[in-house]
Amino acid sequence: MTKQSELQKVYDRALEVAGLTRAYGKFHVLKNISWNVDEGAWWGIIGPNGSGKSTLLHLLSGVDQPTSGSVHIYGKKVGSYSRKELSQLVAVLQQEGIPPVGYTVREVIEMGRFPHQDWLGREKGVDVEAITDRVLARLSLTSLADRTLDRLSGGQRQRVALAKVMVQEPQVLLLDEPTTYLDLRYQLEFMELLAEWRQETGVTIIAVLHDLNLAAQFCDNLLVLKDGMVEGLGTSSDLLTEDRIRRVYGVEPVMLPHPDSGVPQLLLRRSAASTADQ
Ligand SMILES: Nc1ncnc2c1ncn2[C@@H]1O[C@H](COP(=O)(O)OP(=O)(O)OP(=O)(O)O)[C@@H](O)[C@H]1O
Repeated sequence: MTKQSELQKVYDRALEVAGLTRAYGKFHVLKNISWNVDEGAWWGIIGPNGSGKSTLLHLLSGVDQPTSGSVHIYGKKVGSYSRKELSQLVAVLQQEGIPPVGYTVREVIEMGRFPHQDWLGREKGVDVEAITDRVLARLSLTSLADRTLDRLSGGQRQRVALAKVMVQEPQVLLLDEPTTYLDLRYQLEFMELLAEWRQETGVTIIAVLHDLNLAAQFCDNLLVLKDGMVEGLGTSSDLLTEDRIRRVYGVEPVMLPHPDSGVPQLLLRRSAASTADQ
């Protein structure tokens, strides 16, 4: 990180999740999740619709509280951080990034510094304009700096959301299906930008991803959720097997090694009935 915190020097575990359960009434959405995330790692959370991925992310970010079990971030229970402390440490990027509000790109990106500022919007020794200019240039947003968000495409808005998070300089970044609304080129570009940023800063990334091929190419490790339980923890090569995909997603896959890296990539077989029709 550009700014190494005292916490980081003591803990090389960014997150520790122990016996985490979340129930709504009698319905247990997450059941006894235990999982550790080393500092600087990039984890993907994968699993079918309704398996509990977003719920898990909400518990990690502290916006929701567990029914039992705990989440520690850098050795301290997530609920015991103040809001400000937590937002200095953890950033969250949602599926739709930022809604198309009437603020300009520059204004929105500068808001990324709020967690570090006092109530008058001041921050000692930090030139917010210069940081923002750097990030604007880095994400090819300079020419759009004075445009309001309601006049950007979805892909551009997602880049602004990433820029805001970069300016925030968190130590942990949580992403919930960040590439859902992006076309192929922007999906890849978004993931590459994250990869570069992690390389430079050592930020820990936890991303809910539906695209298993992207997950296999970018994440060091995967957590597979099924029916609110951990179905597997490990590398894509260990976890993305035909048998597991069939069991977890109920589809008939073909797994092939990526020709560049060898990581597993997925093709789907149509059901026997539909191919027989042709
Ligand atoms: N506030 C709530 N009250 C009751 N049930 C809820 C609530 N929030 C989520 N659930 C249920 O918890 C389960 C897990 O939801 P969650 O959104 O975490 O799944 P997900 O894996 O992120 O799904 P998706 O891939 O569709 O986004 C679902 O069955 C959902 O209906």
